[in-house]
Amino acid sequence: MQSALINGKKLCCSMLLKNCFRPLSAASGKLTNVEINDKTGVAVLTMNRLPVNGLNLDLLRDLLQSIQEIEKNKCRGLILTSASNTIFSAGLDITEMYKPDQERLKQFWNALQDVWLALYGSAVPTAAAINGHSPAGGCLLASSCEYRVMLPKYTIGLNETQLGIVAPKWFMSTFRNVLPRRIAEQALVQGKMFTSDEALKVGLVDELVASKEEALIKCEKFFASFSKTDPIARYLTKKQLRYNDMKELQDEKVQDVENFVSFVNQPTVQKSLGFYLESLKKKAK
Ligand SMILES: CCCCCCCCCC/C=C/CC(=O)SCCNC(=O)CCNC(=O)[C@H](O)C(C)(C)COP(=O)(O)OP(=O)(O)OC[C@H]1O[C@@H](n2cnc3c(N)ncnc32)[C@H](O)[C@@H]1OP(=O)(O)O
Repeated sequence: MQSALINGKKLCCSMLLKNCFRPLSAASGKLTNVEINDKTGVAVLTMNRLPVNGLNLDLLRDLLQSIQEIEKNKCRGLILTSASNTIFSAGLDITEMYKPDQERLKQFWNALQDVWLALYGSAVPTAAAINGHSPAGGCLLASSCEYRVMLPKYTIGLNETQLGIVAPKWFMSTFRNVLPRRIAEQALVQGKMFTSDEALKVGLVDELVASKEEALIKCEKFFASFSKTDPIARYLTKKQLRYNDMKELQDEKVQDVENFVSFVNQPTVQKSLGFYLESLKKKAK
């Protein structure tokens, strides 16, 4: 019965996908794609830097432009997802941090700050359809949304300490906004990657579903739950709740870039990043 119901909705969704989605051309950069469902007003923002949606400067700039366009168009919701079948996002593109060009390194971190501020503070309701692995920066993006739906058998978490990296304060605040403090602290210090089941159990994600289509439907349902809520009151409430986290970064943006640049340039950190990149490449062979 339940699967018949789900199938009914699936059919509905693929019909919607075919008939109602139009691209938001101004927001569709090379590395992201935005489609708006004309019936519901919900925008699907898809990261499309394959194979792993590594967050490099270009993808971050496209993401920011897309989020801003979705806001300008007063969409009813923003669903963040991936064009890959197995990876939501591999997090920050480590090649941006390894033997970096110093000016680009600053722009890179600045772009990440801006994407986080735009997504975490978005006036439009946000949800992530996590259709693949979501380590580190990928987890940051998903956790910045208000609702998360994940597919089974993937992993998600802030694994920075496992890489010898200290996650910045605003990564940690984002996590703490989602998880109970003690669980957040334990996971952050361990650099824990949660399986989909574990993530559901601790509340890092809100629902597990079998397919991306179902994930999109669940995200739409989340937005529909605001149908009787005043949108301005809704946004002001969210803004108040997230205000301190955002203000902290806004006040320290320049210092935060400096901290990042100085951390990344340390010889020991460069060495670790080099080894890590090598290990990823070896694994791929
Ligand atoms: C108090 C001081 C405060 C100072 C503040 C400083 C703070 C610094 C903070 C910096 C924060 C960093 C957060 C991050 O996001 S770091 C990135 C973390 N990401 C990861 O650890 C993920 C690594 N990747 C994987 O685990 C796997 O690749 C995957 C995502 C599970 C996918 O696995 P799959 O088997 O499908 O794919 P492959 O592993 O074969 O990868 C395919 C190719 O992609 C390359 N790759 C993968 N991930 C990255 C990456 N993050 N960056 C760059 N490149 C990546 C991989 O090497 C393969 O490349 P190839 O085809 O050329 O071999």
